[in-house]
Amino acid sequence: MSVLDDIITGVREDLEARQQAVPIELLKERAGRAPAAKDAYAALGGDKVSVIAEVKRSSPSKGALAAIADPAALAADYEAGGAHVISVLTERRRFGGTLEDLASVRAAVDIPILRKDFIVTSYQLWEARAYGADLALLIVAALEQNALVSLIERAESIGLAPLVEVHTEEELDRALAAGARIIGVNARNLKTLEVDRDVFAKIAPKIPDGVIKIAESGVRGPHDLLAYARAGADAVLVGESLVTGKDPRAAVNDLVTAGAHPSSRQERQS
Ligand SMILES: O=C(O)c1ccccc1NCC(=O)[C@H](O)[C@H](O)COP(=O)(O)O
Repeated sequence: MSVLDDIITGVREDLEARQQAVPIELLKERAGRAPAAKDAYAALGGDKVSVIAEVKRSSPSKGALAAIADPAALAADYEAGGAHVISVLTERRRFGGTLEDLASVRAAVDIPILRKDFIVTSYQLWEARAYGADLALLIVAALEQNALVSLIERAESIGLAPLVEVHTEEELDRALAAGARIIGVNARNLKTLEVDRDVFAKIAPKIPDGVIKIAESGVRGPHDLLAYARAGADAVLVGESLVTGKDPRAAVNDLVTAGAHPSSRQERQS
């Protein structure tokens, strides 16, 4: 069984328990009371290279990364450093995240928030909206095509921007056929956990103009952001290097500054 299959088996077990405990009608009511969704497309578009800063306690590849007792405080630091979007990992077993993390981050920041999880049902999309997310991750490798299409449609219908993640050209074809307008190319192969930063440069030229291109994983600092910018990234998603560094606010600010510099814009256009 691949790491991804193993994660999804656990996700489905946890999901079953939540579905027993909280009927979807309650989630829908809570979603109706949540603040209006923020404009993720505006946050990720424009001339600069946007920075998505992730709240990540642990991972299957590295184990424990950072204790993060107060995810809201970390997210507020990211926002103060200039982050354009916050990503909150809500998967419990392998990443140590919770929906409460999402709610507390929502209460602490004004920028859009991504629910980063292994979403396989529309129930999880309602959870995302109910707990304050503005975007939801959909991983092509985890979904049959019919499910991918219907989750993209459902996300959009409830005000969530779907960030559709791919790792291969075949997955990109499926994402585009399903109507994805924000595509994340993950340098990490979720089946082997190997990180290959060159994957973005191979896949990005095949993503049509007008679709937002996000480079996910493996960003250690501004030099990696600039390399992804050269390959056409509109945004980078960064977790490990921020949560393990000494000063997350300064580290985000260094990335944001590099992403706003005219050289990064020229590199993206050349
Ligand atoms: O991070 C992992 O080990 C991992 C393993 C299996 C599935 C997903 C995984 N990570 C999710 C992510 O894609 C990253 O958290 C995100 O792109 C940030 O990556 P990084 O900056 O390398 O922490």
